Amino acid sequence: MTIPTDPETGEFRRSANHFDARITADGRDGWPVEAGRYRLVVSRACPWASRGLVVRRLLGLESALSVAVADPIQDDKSWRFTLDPGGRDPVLGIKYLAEAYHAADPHYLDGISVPAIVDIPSGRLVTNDYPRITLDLSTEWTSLHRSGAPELYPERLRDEIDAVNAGVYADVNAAVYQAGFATRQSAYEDAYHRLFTMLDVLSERLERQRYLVGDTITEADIRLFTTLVRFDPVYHGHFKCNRNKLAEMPVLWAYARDLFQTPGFGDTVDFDHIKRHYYAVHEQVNPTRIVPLGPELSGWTTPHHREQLGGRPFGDGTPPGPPPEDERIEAKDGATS
Ligand SMILES: N[C@@H](CCC(=O)N[C@@H](CS)C(=O)NCC(=O)O)C(=O)O
Repeated sequence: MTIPTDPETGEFRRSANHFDARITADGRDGWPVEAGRYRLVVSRACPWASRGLVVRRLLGLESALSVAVADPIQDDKSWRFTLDPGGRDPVLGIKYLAEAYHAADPHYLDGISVPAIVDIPSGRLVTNDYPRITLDLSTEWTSLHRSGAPELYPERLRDEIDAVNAGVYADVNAAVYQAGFATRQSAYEDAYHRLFTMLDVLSERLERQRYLVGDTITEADIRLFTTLVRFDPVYHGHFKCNRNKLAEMPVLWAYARDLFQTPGFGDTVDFDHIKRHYYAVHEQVNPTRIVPLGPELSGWTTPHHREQLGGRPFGDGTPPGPPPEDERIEAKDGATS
C-alpha cells in the first residue's frame, strides 16, 4: 500500500470520503432504513470501521444490519473476503470490496475504504462516510434498535459531543496516523505533540468523570476508545507515538479498560487482526512486515475501579447481550472481555 504524503511538508494526506448518501428513516436519499437490506463491510483492524461495530452491538442492530469482515491484509486490489469460503463474501457474492464501489460508480478510481455499507439487492456501495454512519445508526435506525438500547447521541448533548469529537478526531484519531506516516521530522513532531497534549487534556477531564460527555456512554467515548485500544499494540511502536504507553497513563488506561470490559466494546476487538494489518500492510513504515509478538494483553481484563466515579453506562437502557455466535472473536493472547 502506498501512503500518500505531501512532498513539501512530509504530512500524510487522508483521502476524502467519496460516497456520502445517507440511509434514513424517511429514505430521502433513496436508501430507507430496512432490516436485512444492507451489509456493513468492515475490517476489524480499522479504527474507523470499528466504531460501527461497537455502535451496532450497543444498539442491538446485529440481525438488522449484517456484517462482512474483510481480511486484515489488503492486496493490490484492496480489501478482500479471503476469510470466507471460496474467498467470497457469502451474502454479497463478491471477492473484493472494490466490486461494490464499482457497482455504484464504474469510473471510481480513488481509495477503497472501510467501513462501507452496501445495498444487498443491487450490490452497490451506499456510503463510506464513516463519521455519518455511526450517527445515523443512532438517530435514523431507531425503529430497529433493541429494547433497552442506549442513547449514544442524545439531542441535548450533541453540541458538546460534536466539540469533543472534533478535538479527538484532529489530535487523537487522525494524529496517530499523521505521526506514523510523516516523512519529515517536523511533520512527525507536530503530530506527536498535538497527540500527547490532547491525551493530557482528556486524562484530566476523565479523572473526575467516568465518560467524556454527561454521565453515560456516548458516541464520543466510542470514537476515543477505538484509538486507545490500538495504542500499545500498534501506535506506540509502529507509529512512533511513544512518549508513553497507554498502560503508563493511569486515567486513560483505566477508562479504556472500563469500556473494554463493557459488553459491546471489547467483544468487537480483534488484536490479531489489528496487529497483522498495520505491521504487514504499511511497508513504507515496516519494510520487513514482521508483526511484533507483544504487548502482553492480559491487563485489559484487570479491575479499573471507575465505577467509583458513578455514571450510568447505558443511561436508562441496558447492556447488550453476548455477540451472535458467528461473530465471537477467539482470544489468541489473553485479553477477553
Ligand atoms: N477514507 C476514509 C476512511 C477510513 C479509512 O481510512 N479506512 C482505512 C482502513 S483503517 C482504509 O480502508 N484504507 C484504505 C484506503 O483508504 O484506500 C478516510 O480516511 O476519511
